[in-house]
Amino acid sequence: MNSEINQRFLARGSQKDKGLAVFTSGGDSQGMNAAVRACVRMAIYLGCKVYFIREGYQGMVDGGDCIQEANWASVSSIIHRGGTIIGSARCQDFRERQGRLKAANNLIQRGITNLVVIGGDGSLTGANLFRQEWSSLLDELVKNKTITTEQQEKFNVLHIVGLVGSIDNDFCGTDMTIGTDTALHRIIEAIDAISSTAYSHQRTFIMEVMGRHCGYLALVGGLACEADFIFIPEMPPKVDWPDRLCSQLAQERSAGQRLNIVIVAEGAMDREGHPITAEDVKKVIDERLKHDARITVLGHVQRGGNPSAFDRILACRMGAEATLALMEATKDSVPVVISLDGNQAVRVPLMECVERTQAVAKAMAEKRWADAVKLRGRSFERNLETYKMLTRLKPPKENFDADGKGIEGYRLAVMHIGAPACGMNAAVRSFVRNAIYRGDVVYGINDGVEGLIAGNVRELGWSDVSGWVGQGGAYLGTKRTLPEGKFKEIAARLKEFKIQGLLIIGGFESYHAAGQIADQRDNYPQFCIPIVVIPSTISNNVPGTEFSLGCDTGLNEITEICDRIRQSAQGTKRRVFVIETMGGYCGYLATLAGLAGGADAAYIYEEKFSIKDLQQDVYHMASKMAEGVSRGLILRNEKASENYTTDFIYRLYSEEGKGLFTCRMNILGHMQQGGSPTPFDRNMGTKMAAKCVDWLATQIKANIDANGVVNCKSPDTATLLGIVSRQYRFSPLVDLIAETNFE
Ligand SMILES: Nc1ncnc2c1ncn2[C@@H]1O[C@H](COP(=O)(O)OP(=O)(O)OP(=O)(O)O)[C@@H](O)[C@H]1O
Ligand SMILES: O=P(O)(O)OC[C@H]1O[C@](O)(CO)[C@@H](O)[C@@H]1O
Ligand SMILES: [Mg+2]
Repeated sequence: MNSEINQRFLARGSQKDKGLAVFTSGGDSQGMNAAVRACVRMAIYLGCKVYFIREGYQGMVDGGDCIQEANWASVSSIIHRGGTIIGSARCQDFRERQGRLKAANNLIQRGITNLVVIGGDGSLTGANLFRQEWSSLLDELVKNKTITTEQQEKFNVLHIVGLVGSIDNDFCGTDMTIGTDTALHRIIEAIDAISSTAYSHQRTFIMEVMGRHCGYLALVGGLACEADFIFIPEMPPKVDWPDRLCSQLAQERSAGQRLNIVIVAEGAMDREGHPITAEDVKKVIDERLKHDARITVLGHVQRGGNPSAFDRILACRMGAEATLALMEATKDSVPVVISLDGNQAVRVPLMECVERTQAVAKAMAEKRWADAVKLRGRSFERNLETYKMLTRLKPPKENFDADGKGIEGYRLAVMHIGAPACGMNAAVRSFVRNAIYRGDVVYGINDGVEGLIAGNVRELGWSDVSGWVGQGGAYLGTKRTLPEGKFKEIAARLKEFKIQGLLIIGGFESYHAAGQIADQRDNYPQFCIPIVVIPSTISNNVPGTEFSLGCDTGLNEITEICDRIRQSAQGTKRRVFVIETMGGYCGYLATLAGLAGGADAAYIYEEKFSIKDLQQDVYHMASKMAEGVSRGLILRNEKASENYTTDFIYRLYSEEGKGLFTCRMNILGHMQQGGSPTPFDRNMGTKMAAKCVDWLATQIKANIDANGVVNCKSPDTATLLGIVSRQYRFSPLVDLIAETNFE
């Protein structure tokens, strides 16, 4: 679906004659508040009159106080809150024409002809129907003299734009719905916590997760928590599932695993369409394996709590885009939903998405399982394949000869260079398992370049990497030392272990190191192997990628700390916090954390600022305080400016704010690097490493001679795997290095 709709520039205050309302409908989801805030503020910026409709369609039907005008301050301090402050509901009245007639009248009386609906597929279908019926509803209202013909003429077109708010991620046409990432956070927090008690007692836990008709949460939760078995509605297990389940769990126990995790999606079923419940699974395990099995139903916990940084940012971008789309709509434009395609917010026709979503349900009802998976989208399909591969107990026989040696069987190595970042362990686990699956031998190099020179290298087996996905830091060990001046020793070790392909996972130093090694290929034949870098640093400052592994975790850490810092000022009169983030010369963390935390300003190196800008921001802050805002948040990247330091900014705000607000400063430091990897980082690490195994094998195959000597010389055999313009891309290091300022 690539039906992007062209956008045009809209000036501040240019939409003065327009009325816009926003409402939330269906099951709530975390991030809805951030979306409401963004819609409202963008609309105010453009000059519209903005309304909240409380309690979803019910509020629209009931009118009265349920439809209230909103202002800048009415959406202040809500971005971090779960649920929806304007209420949500399921409404029977709106399903009837009489209800919709009342709703239309309520909107017309307030001059509202632009609606942002934030909800699931049902809410969006209802909105589309309402739009189609609009002119006949107006005819009827004129006929029964509820509205005048002038009103009918003036408000003759209803524009709607949808935002998908649902934790299930069950809506086709968008990669992620608002709330899904947060629900995954809740799921992995719960499973990580359960795993420690399960380990102590050698128990099997059956976790039921939400998703009435969609297995996304179970699937991605399973990937992120190394679940041993999952049940999802799109791909029901074969009739012999009890045998398969028990043999999988039994084999894992006999290989030394002390616990098992099984995830059952709420909507799981067998191939006949009969539900498979957590109880059914427990019964099978109790009877056949005599494990000490327990059930945990996560329930509405998954829909609760503060939204993740991802959901806040997603909702902010989508909310602002929704208002813009409404302002640009003409009487002929089709209603759209704002979707996420890769890393971009795009507009796609609403009904196309609804129809595709309904097609998945139809495919499942008709037992066309493969179609159902395909219709869910490429990312769902890929997640499912990765999941299956990573949870196989043994690599497939066809990849090995009679002696158990891999038929293609290359010798690969993995190491880290630079600071640790969350997601590194997930990447190593996936690399090891994907390679072993193919029949390759994998070496883990401990402690970076120094470890390699010291010969601190060991072969990694399938179970050596069990339990790594959820762990922060870097189990292999990492150091910042670069290879320069040590090429001879490095080449000797690569020769000793006969390494044919190398993966380096780390930040800027990894990229720099890989470039240095590739640059010495003419001098050291051992360096003529394919080399690939997975960028992994919270700073997100590596060229060739829009995201680095670990920066989502870093961003969430900062966002949560900002929430707590701001909360500390509750009850304190007017206070401004100045917070310093990490990021080197890259303003990613400060800017995105600023967006997710609803900050008033973010100072970064890339955007030069002067004392005049700082002064203006202080005055702006003072005027916001005078209008009723009580807390301010200022973020500053650690290297934003040599002289306008965090301390300087803190003192400036303190001095200029005297009598108006108090000021406090916090330097966040290393807590930003740590913690438990987020679902995003766990999955990104897993997927990127799987791609690197494929890439290395392809390069080796293309450059290997009959004696097994690999001779890679061309620039495209030393690369960095990044995410660029919505896609994974291997970029030659030389191209990136040519544009990098190493100072
Ligand atoms: N076909 C329809 N016609 C009119 N209104 C509808 C229709 N479908 C849904 N609605 C309205 O939207 C409301 C919410 O729909 P529904 O209960 O299906 O939730 P949803 O938006 O799909 O969210 P979720 O499934 O994520 O909870 C309904 O209560 C009803 O008021
Ligand atoms: O809150 P309710 O009405 O019980 O709905 C629960 C359902 O809502 C969802 O969270 C979202 O559709 C489903 O995963 C779940 O089955
Ligand atoms: Mg729904």
